[in-house]
Amino acid sequence: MTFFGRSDGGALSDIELAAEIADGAGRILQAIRHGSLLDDGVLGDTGDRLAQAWIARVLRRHRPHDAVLSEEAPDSTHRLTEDRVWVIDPLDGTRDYSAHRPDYAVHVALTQGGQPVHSAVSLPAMDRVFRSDTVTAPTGALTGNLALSRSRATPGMFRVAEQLGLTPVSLGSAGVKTMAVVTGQVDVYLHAGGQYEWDSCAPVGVARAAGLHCSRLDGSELTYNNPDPYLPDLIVCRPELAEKVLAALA
Ligand SMILES: Nc1ncnc2c1ncn2[C@@H]1O[C@H](COP(=O)(O)O)[C@@H](OP(=O)(O)O)[C@H]1O
Ligand SMILES: [Mg+2]
Repeated sequence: MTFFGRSDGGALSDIELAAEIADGAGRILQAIRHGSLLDDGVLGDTGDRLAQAWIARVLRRHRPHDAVLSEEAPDSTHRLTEDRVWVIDPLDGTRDYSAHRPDYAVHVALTQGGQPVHSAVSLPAMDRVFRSDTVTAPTGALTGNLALSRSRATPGMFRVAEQLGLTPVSLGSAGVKTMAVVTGQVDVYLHAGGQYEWDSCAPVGVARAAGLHCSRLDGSELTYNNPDPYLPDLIVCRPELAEKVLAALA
């Protein structure tokens, strides 16, 4: 297969492409928010559509034979018989993006066999791109903080935080919350009540590469490229806390 696109004439590897896409889409999203010319739903919708259009074109050019599952594109059963499937969220944290908040992300993962193998998450407002090939484990002391959805945390998740003696921190975007565990700003991210594969795939790919525990709330494995992409709950936490968190959720 021929890959195009690096200025030195070389082929982009899968992880380089994932990181370039996450970074590039993030720059587009930042530019769309330029000068507060757009707001609210119109801003979110514009961001979703333009980031999706650019990512789709880039993937078609650089990986024309790979399948794609994206929040913002029509789904097809074609991906179910493919091994290489990109799982994309062009704009995670749309509500927060629309409110001109910094907590939004772009998720780009290449899955094989239903698991993310190369993943990149950009946090455009923070000018950061996390990659599964370069991410490192959090090293600092535990903070006592637990990240929850800013707008959709369930009462049960607040109860679990209290039971664990952790302070809830409300943030937008699954990618932002997962990267907060990666950077050691919080110890745990919990989500219940609804999410889709694109919300967690690339963040989990990066978090696993950083040595973090990632699973469903019942401790079972997260799998991707399923016929129904609904994947409603998630734990990402420091590995030393996994047993305690799972026990609190049992
Ligand atoms: N109950 C629910 N049902 C479906 N999707 C949900 C959900 N709660 C959160 N999500 C999705 O998970 C992502 C992170 O949410 P949150 O910021 O609340 O943590 C958002 O993705 P999008 O912004 O890509 O739609 C949001 O739509
Ligand atoms: Mg999302």
